[in-house]
Amino acid sequence: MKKYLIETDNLTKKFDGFAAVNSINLKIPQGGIYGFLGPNGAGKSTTIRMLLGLISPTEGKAKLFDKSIDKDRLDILKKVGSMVENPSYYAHLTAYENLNIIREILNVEKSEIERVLNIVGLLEVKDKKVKKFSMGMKQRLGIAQALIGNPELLILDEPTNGLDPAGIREIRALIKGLPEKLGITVVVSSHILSEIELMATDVGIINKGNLIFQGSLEELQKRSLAQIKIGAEPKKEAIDHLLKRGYQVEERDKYIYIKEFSSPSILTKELVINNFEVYHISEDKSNLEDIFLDITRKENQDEITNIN
Ligand SMILES: Nc1ncnc2c1ncn2[C@@H]1O[C@H](COP(=O)(O)OP(=O)(O)OP(=O)(O)O)[C@@H](O)[C@H]1O
Repeated sequence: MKKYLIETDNLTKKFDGFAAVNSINLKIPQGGIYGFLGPNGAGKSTTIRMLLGLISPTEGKAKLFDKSIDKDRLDILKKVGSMVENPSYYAHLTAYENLNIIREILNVEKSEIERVLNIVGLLEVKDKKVKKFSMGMKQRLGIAQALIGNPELLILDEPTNGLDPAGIREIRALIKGLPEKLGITVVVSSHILSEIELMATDVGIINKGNLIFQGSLEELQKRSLAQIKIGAEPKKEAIDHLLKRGYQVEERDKYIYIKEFSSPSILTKELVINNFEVYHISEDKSNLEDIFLDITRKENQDEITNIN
């Protein structure tokens, strides 16, 4: 059976009756990168705060390392490093000095500082004052802070927020290498699908407090809305025919699109035996961005349907 490092059971957080996180059941496997994806305000930070025991759930439970965060918080947190929103540091101190403060609090070996500086690629600038750091370097310092003490689990809340594209790429590459390099599990939140797509092994999508997808990145990609693109003549009659047959048909340019999982060969046969000339048929997969938009849109529509 798959081992989960984090499991939640109907985890819920309400603020004045409003469910910012609504009964979610996270299952975060050990050893990979779990991308926690959702638009702004979806409930990512609130969930992460509950996982870290920074706020208590209104209902439900969170277990990390098979222990309950409300009962064994200190035991759990010894094995967790985190960066929630922007990293905090003293700008007038060097990277080394900043890390030393955390090292002293955690009471770990001095060698730990160079180890983490090396992982995040800041060893050469360890004696530079943080106020002279770029945004990307500050984020890397934040990750170094979270890695002090050699945690088994790293939780990063929107680590690429506010970075330029080059900075985003650097942080992404850094995070991507961590499970293999250190044998740790990483949970990383983001509102940008392409970012998660490029580094995560598993994905949870949250929208308006609801977990609307959870599974491997592969499973998410498989959900791509396969469309069949057809070129058939006479087009208008072909559309009418397909509509009568119950297909969802969309007409774009000179082609007909069918947005559902059906096999191209069945469709071709359907048209050919009814005397249509089929001059083009192909499968047209939408990218993950479309899927993300589709999933979140569907969720919103369901909500509207429920209200009505
Ligand atoms: N302390 C609070 N009191 C009241 N409402 C809150 C509080 N914290 C969060 N919320 C609300 O809960 C919802 C979820 O917020 P949360 O910060 O978890 O979202 P998020 O997915 O992390 O988004 P972002 O990336 O914008 O931070 C939002 O509507 C937010 O306004």
